[in-house]
Amino acid sequence: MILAGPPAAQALLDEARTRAAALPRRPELHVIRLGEDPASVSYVSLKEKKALEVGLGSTVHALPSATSQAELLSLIERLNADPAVSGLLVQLPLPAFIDSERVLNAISPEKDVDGFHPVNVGRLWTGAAALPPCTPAGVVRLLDYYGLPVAGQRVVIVGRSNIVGKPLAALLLARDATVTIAHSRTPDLAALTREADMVVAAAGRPHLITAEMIRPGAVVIDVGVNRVGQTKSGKAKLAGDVHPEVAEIAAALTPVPGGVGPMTVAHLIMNTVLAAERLQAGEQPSELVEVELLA
Ligand SMILES: Nc1nc(=O)c2c([nH]1)NC[C@@H]1CN(c3ccc(C(=O)N[C@@H](CCC(=O)O)C(=O)O)cc3)C=[N+]21
Repeated sequence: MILAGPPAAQALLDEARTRAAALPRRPELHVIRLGEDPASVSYVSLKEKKALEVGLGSTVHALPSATSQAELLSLIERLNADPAVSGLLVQLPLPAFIDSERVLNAISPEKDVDGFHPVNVGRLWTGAAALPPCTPAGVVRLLDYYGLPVAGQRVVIVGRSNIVGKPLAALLLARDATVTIAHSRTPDLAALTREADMVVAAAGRPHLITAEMIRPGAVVIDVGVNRVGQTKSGKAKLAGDVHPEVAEIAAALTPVPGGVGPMTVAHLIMNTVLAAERLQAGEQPSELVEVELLA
C-alpha cells in the first residue's frame, strides 16, 4: 500500500478550516524568512498558499539576508505582542551569523507553530497540551488516516534530530508504541530495523534504508526530503531516505514527494488554528478550547 500524503493532508486542512471558521477572529499566520534561498522561498509560499486556502490570514516577512540579529529579534518581539498574530515561525536555515537557538527561543511559546521552543518541547515530553512539531504530528495523522495501528507496535526511528526523530518518539510513546531511536552511530542498524513493525526513516541520507533492512509486512515511513540534482525543467529532484525497492517488501510505504511533506504543511496550518483557539479562549465559551496533545 502506498500511503499518499495529499488526501490525508486535505482531511487535516478541512478540519482546520472548520475550526477556524468557528473562532471569533480569523487566525493569522506570520512567517519570517531571511534571504532568497530557493528551497525556503518555495516552502514558505506553499505554507502561505495552504493558509489562504483554508481561510486563514497569512503574512510573509521577507527580509534581506543581511538583516541583523537585533532587527530580527525586535520584529519577533513586536509580533509576540500583537494580539492579531496567532502563529509565528522563522523559516530555517538562518544565515550563519545569526544565533538560531536564540531566535527560536525568542518566539512566544503560545505562538510557536513550529513547536521548536524548549517550553513546547518540555510540554510534549511531559504530556501536557503542546503545539507539537509539524512533521512528527503529521506522521501520526497520516498513520491514523490510513488506519495503521500505533499502540503496541515496535517502532524504530532512524534519526535523532530535534525536529523529527526525538519529538516523533515522544508522540508515538504517548500512543503506546515501543520506540527505539537509532542513528548514524548505531551498530548493525539493519539487525535492529529488521525487528521493527514500523520503521521511520528521518536521517537525511538518500536511500539509506534498503529492502534487506525491512521485515516483510512492516510499515515504512519516509521523512527524507533530500535534494538530489534537478529535473529537466529545472525543479529540484527529491529523494527519500528509503530506497524505492522497499515498496516490494513493506506492507505500506510513504512516497517522496507526496508522502510526509504535505502532512507537515497541513499540520502547520492546524497548529495555527490550535494557537488561535487558545489565544482567543477568553473571548469564547470555554468548551471550545481543547487541551489535548494532538488535535
Ligand atoms: N521553521 C521551519 N519550519 C519548517 O517546518 C521547515 C523549515 N523551517 N525549514 C525547512 C523544513 C523542510 N520542510 C518541508 C515542508 C514541506 C515539504 C513538502 O511539502 N514537500 C513536498 C514536495 C515539495 C517540493 O517539491 O519541493 C513533498 O514531499 O511532497 C517538505 C519539507 C519544512 N521545514
